This record gives sequence, C-alpha cells and structure tokens, in this order.
Amino acid sequence: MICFSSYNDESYRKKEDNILIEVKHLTKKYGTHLAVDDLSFTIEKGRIYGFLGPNGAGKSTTMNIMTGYIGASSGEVIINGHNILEEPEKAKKCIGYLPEIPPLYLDMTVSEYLYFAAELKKIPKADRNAQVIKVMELIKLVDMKNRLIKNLSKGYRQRTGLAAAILDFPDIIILDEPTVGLDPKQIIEIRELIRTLAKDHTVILSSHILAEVQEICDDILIISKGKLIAEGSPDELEELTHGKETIELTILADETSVKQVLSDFSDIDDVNWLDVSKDSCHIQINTNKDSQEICADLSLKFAQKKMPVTQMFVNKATLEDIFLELTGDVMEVTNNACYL
Ligand SMILES: Nc1ncnc2c1ncn2[C@@H]1O[C@H](COP(=O)(O)OP(=O)(O)OP(=O)(O)O)[C@@H](O)[C@H]1O
Repeated sequence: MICFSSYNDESYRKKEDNILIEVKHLTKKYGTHLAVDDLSFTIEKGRIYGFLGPNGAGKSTTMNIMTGYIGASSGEVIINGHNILEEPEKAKKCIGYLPEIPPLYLDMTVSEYLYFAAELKKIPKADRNAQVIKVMELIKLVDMKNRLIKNLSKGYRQRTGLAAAILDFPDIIILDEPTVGLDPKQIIEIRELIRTLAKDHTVILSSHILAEVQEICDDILIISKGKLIAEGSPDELEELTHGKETIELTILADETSVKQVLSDFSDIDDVNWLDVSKDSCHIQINTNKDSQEICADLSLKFAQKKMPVTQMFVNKATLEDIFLELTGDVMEVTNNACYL
C-alpha cells in the first residue's frame, strides 16, 4: 500500500486526538468471493475523504459495514469510540448515510418524507419542525417541499435523500456515489453542497471519478479488489506521476549505430524499439531521471555522430496512468473526468 503522510510525535498525537473512525482489518466475504480484503484505515475529524475505485472494488460494501447496514466477516469498525456491532445505536447516531440508491417513498412529498425520517431518527417531537426546516434550507429544498418525490428530478431526489441523512446533524456524513446519474449542473450543485456540509461535518464519499475526488476531497483512499492500495492527499497522489516519463524519438540511422550511442547513457532504464528500418529508428525511452536533461544530451550525442534526430518529445505520466498502474483497471476518459 502506498501511504504518503508522515508524522512526527506531535502530529501523530494530534492525529490520534482527531480520529473519528477506525476501521481495523475489515474483511467481507460473499460466499467464496472476497469483496473486502483486510482493510484498515482511520478517518479524522473535519476532513473530506474520498473512496476511489473501479466498479466492484468494494466501496459500497465497506460503507455498508461502516454504517451498520451489513455485518463484516471479520474486523472492527469503531465510530467515535463506539463499536458498530457492540453499540450500534450510539455508533449510528454519529452517522448520516446516503446509500447509492436513497430509500425514498415516492408517494410522499418532500416535507412528509422528512418529517417521517425525523420520526424514525427519534428526533424529539418538539425539535422536528425546526430541524426539518433548517435542513430544507441548508439543502435548498424549500421550493420543492410540497412536491411528490416521484415528480422530482434525480438531483432533487438525491438532495431529499441527503436531507434525510443529515436531519439530526451527525458528526459524520457518508455518501455512496452521490453524483452518479446527475447531469453536469446537478453535479456541480451537489459538490457545492458537499463542500458546505464539510464546514461542520466530516464527509466520506465514494466515487469512481478521479477528477471528482481530486476536486473535492482532502484525502483519497484508493480501493481496488477490496484492498486499500494507496492513500494520500490529491497533491501527494499527483507526486506519483513525477519521474515517470518516456521520451519518444526518431533517428535517421541504423539500429546498431543507435544502440551504440544509447549504450553511453546510464540513466536510460529501458528502450522500446517502436519502428526500425535499415536507415531509421523510432524508439521510446523510459527513464526515472530528468527527461529534459536526457533529451539535451541525446540530441547532442546523435548530432556529434552525424545521426539526424527528426522528432523528439516527452510523454509525461498522468494521474490516470498511475491509477491504471495501481488498479490494473481500464479507465474511460469523458469530458476531462476519468472514470476508473
Ligand atoms: N450482496 C452481494 N452478494 C454477492 N456479491 C456481492 C454483493 N454485494 C456486492 N457483491 C460483490 O462484491 C464486490 C464489491 O462490490 P461493491 O458494491 O462493494 O463494490 P463498489 O466498489 O461499491 O462498486 P460499484 O461502484 O459498482 O457499486 C463486487 O464484486 C460485487 O459483485
């Protein structure tokens, strides 16, 4: 597992004081299928966390266990000091959960549903009205309060589910793929809402969209095949791309002469011979060193040997390439958003 955060004694103590959720060696088997495989991590107060991973990675299963919806095969989840199995009521009180498909009653109006949810959450009768109104204002649902849920757009249904999840203003808000199926405008609105909520709550969301977690989250946990494979801030994950560059060039010379020149370069890790003919070589060079410096040296050396270089360019690894390498999954790129 790749983990970036390094702690000295003082910052470690601070982190310990701030821990809100501890997930320890969590495992979940469906029959013989291992959906969550020895997952351990901690969640600190006041931050936005993103679970990033391809479909079937185990994000929903992990969230369902953390929120007490399903049991784990082994391992522990401690929410604000309460074990989710041993003290489920106290643990669940700290969490507002919006599952991927919110459990809405389509024949209720928004406000009927929220009063019903407030009752289920055992919010005292005297406080219910004030809390429903406060949440509808926060989530910008007031204009829709008398609308039947079945007549709402997907975005407003999502908001209604979210409003119900946070009715009792829990410390932790867990959102499973909150923007799936929304149009671009609704996605922007939900992301803004998440940022607003994060001012007073710890937020954990899951997504398979790299750009989304990069944009909203303070910390990213990358999950693949039930395992945590990397953890860090968006900037720290971006660091992974550094030093992973390839240089592609075409030299008007035969293979033996090109190999002779390259043999003088100790910083070259590996050469792919993309297209070779009697008097031309198109090659790709992998290096972990400064590619600009190597490019300058290569062009000088080939020029000295009177071997013309007709093209040379550097391909920088992107964060998408790194995720591909880490998760081994295919990714689709749409409108600059990367889908794992
Ligand atoms: N109730 C179930 N019974 C059997 N297998 C299941 C069940 N729920 C999930 N799985 C399997 O467990 C694995 C993890 O699924 P999970 O839904 O947690 O992944 P995910 O990362 O949330 O993916 P997605 O984004 O597609 O929801 C998948 O292989 C899935 O098919």
